[in-house]
Amino acid sequence: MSIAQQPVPFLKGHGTENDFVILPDPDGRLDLSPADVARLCDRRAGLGGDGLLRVVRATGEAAAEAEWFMDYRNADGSVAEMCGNGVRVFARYLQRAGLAKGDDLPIATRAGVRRVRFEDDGDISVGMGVAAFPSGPGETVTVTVGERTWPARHIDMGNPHAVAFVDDLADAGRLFDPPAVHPATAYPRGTNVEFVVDRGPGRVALRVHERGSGETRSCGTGACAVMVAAARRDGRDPAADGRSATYVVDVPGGRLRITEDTDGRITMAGPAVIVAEGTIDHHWLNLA
Ligand SMILES: N[C@@H](CCC[C@H](N)C(=O)O)C(=O)O
Repeated sequence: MSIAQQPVPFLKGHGTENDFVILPDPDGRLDLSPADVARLCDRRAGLGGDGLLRVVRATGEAAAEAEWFMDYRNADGSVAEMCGNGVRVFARYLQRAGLAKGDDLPIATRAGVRRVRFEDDGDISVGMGVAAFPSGPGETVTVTVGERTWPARHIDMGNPHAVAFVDDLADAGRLFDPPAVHPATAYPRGTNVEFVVDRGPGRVALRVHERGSGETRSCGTGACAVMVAAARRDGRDPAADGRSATYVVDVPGGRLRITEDTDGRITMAGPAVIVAEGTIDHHWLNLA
């Protein structure tokens, strides 16, 4: 961390209980090392969070499309391309700070620009882009926890996912360690793993083990990957059959509504809440 001379402002927020430390840094003065991020996200010695959102002005090509860049980091300090719950919380912060102009807002991320919309019901929706199938549309990988192995779909939502349908969410066990994925070469930078059960037509529930954060209460990109995996399993492909598909995805921390349109574009809607605002003791920050 570059040396802070005075208390550093922060906020804390969550989207379906996927929780984040938010650091407003409009002029890009904070130089956060992975160790700094891990200390801030530590639930005992720091502020606590599944990840960190640094709010900084977009630069370079992205600045032509979006004023703000979501610098997302996982709780262990690693960098990730995209965070679906995080981008809604990021947007909520901008709205609350008076930095969001209008109801529709582009936000730059490492996976490209995502458009968020402030909905009348209080939720925030976000255009999540198109799902990719890096191992091929029909190909599966496998996910192993302990003695159990399941086939899984390899889906990329800007960040990597392995989606496994299971009989019971408890089958995934305690998920203290990252599930093993085979072939590991399919995921050179690691992966997020989702375990999914059916909850009725157009409705599924998940548990997730997030790369760099462990088991969390929700994952927005993961919920989108799950929606696509469920739709394909159910014989639905909106780009091919000309009808959009909507699924409700129950996560341990709430509910997300996800639609895949006939052009393959995915929109996710859900809550985003700011719960606290304060300052970080700069002496503590500078101890790193
Ligand atoms: N919780 C996020 C995903 C955060 C990044 C992920 N852990 C990764 O490393 O790809 C979401 O809501 O999408």
